[in-house]
Amino acid sequence: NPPHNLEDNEYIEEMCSNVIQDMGNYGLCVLDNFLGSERGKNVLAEVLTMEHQGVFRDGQLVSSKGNNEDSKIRSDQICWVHGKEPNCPNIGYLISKVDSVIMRANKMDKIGQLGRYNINGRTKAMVACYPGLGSHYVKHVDNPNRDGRCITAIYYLNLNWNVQRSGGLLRIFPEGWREDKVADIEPLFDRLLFFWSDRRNPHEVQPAYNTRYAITLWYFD
Ligand SMILES: O=C(O)CNC(=O)c1n[nH]c2ccccc2c1=O
Ligand SMILES: [Fe+2]
Repeated sequence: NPPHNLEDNEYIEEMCSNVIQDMGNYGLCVLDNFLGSERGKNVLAEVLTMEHQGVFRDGQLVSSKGNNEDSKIRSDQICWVHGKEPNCPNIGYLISKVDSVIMRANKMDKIGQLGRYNINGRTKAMVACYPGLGSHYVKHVDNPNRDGRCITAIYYLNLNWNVQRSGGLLRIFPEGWREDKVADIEPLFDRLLFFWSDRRNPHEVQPAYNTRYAITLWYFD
């Protein structure tokens, strides 16, 4: 990769053409080393501080295996961040960079699917923590009923994550792919993922056995 510089327009433009191409071809796009290690670690530090301060709302209760066992575990714990809060400048920086890539790619794309949208807003950032212990998220569609969200953007924060050891794989079942084809996305540190939020992309978070952090933004059309 060229020296990593999100302040450099050329670098952003190159990234945008990747996003346009992959969203057009696959309906999803993975950008690795999005912020660079130092900035990524600053974002992680802010999330760990938030967790330490107990701002995460208790996650939904899910049964740990199938539905027969009555042992319930807490699943995704979340909290919403505007990004302008004084105690999380690095999360704010992340959000502004994801915004600039998405908005730029949306304008640049003249012929592809991304260009057909007019992205004009987004949710606040949802910081999610899966506490391990088999916490997971069942197969679902983020926006099944046209609520206006068109793109899901997820930034992962998990240093040295090993799916064989810790699970927590995101499995997407893209509509239109062959039955046996899925997209397995490891929740790796400093990885940014985009995918269409609607029924084209059912997905699940497989059981995680270590604490698993992610920051999600949903973009509106
Ligand atoms: O973390 C991931 O890799 C994917 N994550 C998801 O698909 C996902 N989707 N929808 C949610 C709604 C509320 C709280 C958490 C979530 C959530 O983690
Ligand atoms: Fe989801």
